[in-house]
Amino acid sequence: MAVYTEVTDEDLSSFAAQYDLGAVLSCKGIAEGVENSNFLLVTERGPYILTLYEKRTRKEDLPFFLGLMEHLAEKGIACPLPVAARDGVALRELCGRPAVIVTFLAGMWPRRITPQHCAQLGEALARLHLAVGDFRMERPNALALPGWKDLFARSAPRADEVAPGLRETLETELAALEANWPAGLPAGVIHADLFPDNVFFRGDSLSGLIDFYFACNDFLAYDVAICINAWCFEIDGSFNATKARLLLSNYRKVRPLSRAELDALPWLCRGSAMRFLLTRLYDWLNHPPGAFVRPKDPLEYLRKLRFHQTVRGLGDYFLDDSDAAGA
Ligand SMILES: Nc1ncnc2c1ncn2[C@@H]1O[C@H](COP(=O)(O)OP(=O)(O)O)[C@@H](O)[C@H]1O
Ligand SMILES: N[C@@H](CCOP(=O)(O)O)C(=O)O
Repeated sequence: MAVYTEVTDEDLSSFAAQYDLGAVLSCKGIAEGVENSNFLLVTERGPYILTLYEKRTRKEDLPFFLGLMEHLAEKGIACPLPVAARDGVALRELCGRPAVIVTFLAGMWPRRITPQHCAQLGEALARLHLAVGDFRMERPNALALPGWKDLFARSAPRADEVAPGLRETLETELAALEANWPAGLPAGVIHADLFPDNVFFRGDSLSGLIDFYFACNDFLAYDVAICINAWCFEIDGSFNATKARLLLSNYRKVRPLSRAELDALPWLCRGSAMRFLLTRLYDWLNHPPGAFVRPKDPLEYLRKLRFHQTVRGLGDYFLDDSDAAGA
C-alpha cells in the first residue's frame, strides 16, 4: 500500500482501546501497495494489519469485502480475517476514514516469479473460485467496461503526456473491447487483483491471499486473465508460455475451463490489460502530493495490451487445449 492518512498516537490509542488486543507496542506505515493506508500494528496479542480505506474503496462495499474474507476463511482459504472490537463490530472509523483491523498473514510475496509460483497460483485461484460458489453477497464490477470508459474520459486530455498517441490507442481499443467482449461465461465472485504482491509464500509453498478490495462478481475466466497478465510476463516484456501453461493446467485440475472460456481468453486478457493500464494512468496523472506511495507504471500494461492485440487464439500464446482445458 501506501499511507495517505497519518494516524496520531492519541487517535491510535483511543481506537485500540475499543479492542481486546492489549496495549499497542508499535504501529508502522507499510510502503507497499497503492490503494489504501496500511499499518503494521503490533499489540500485546501479536501483529495485526490496520487498514484505513481510501479513494477507490467505497464504504458501502466494505461489508461485502469483510463478509467475503470471513466466508473464505471458513472454507479453509488462508486469508486475513477481520477482527471485531469488544462490541462485536469490525468495521469502524479512524481519522475520518473507515478502518478495520485484520489478522496478520505470515509469508512474503515473491519478488522473482518462478514457474512453480504460477503453478501454485493456478490451483489457489481455482480453489478460491470454488469456495465462493455459495457466498451470497454480490458486488458488480465497478472496473468493467463502463468504469474503463469513465477512467478514460478523466485521463484522456493528458494521456499523451505519458506516451505519444496513447489517447488514440485507448479510444480505439475501448471500441474494440466493447464490440468483442464475451457474454454468458461462467461467473461468480473474483479476486480481481491477484498480483504477486497479494499472494504470500512461506518458503516454496503458497501460504495465503490478501487484498480483497477489488473483489466483485464477473466472469471467473477474467480472473485467470488478470493473473496471466500479472504473473506470466518477464521484466523485458516477453510473454512466458511455460508460466501460463502451468497456471492454466493447475487451475483446471481443480476447476475445468470450458471451450467458451478458452476461446475468450485473448479478449479477457486485452480487457484486463486495459483495466490496469487505465487505473495506473489515472493514478500517474493524479498522484496526491505528499502521499507515501509509489505509483505503478502504466506503460507496462500498454506493452501487455499490444502483445494481446497480436493474439488470435490459444496457439499464439504457445498453448493448446490440453494445457488449459484438461488432458
Ligand atoms: N493480512 C496481512 N498480513 C500481512 N501483511 C499484510 C496483510 N495485509 C496487508 N499486508 C501488507 O501490506 C501490503 C499492502 O497491502 P494491500 O492490501 O495490498 O494494500 P492496498 O490495498 O493498498 O494495495 C502488503 O504487500 C503486505 O506487505
Ligand atoms: N495491482 C494493481 C494496483 C493495486 O495495488 P495493490 O497494492 O492493491 O495490489 C496494479 O498493479 O496496477
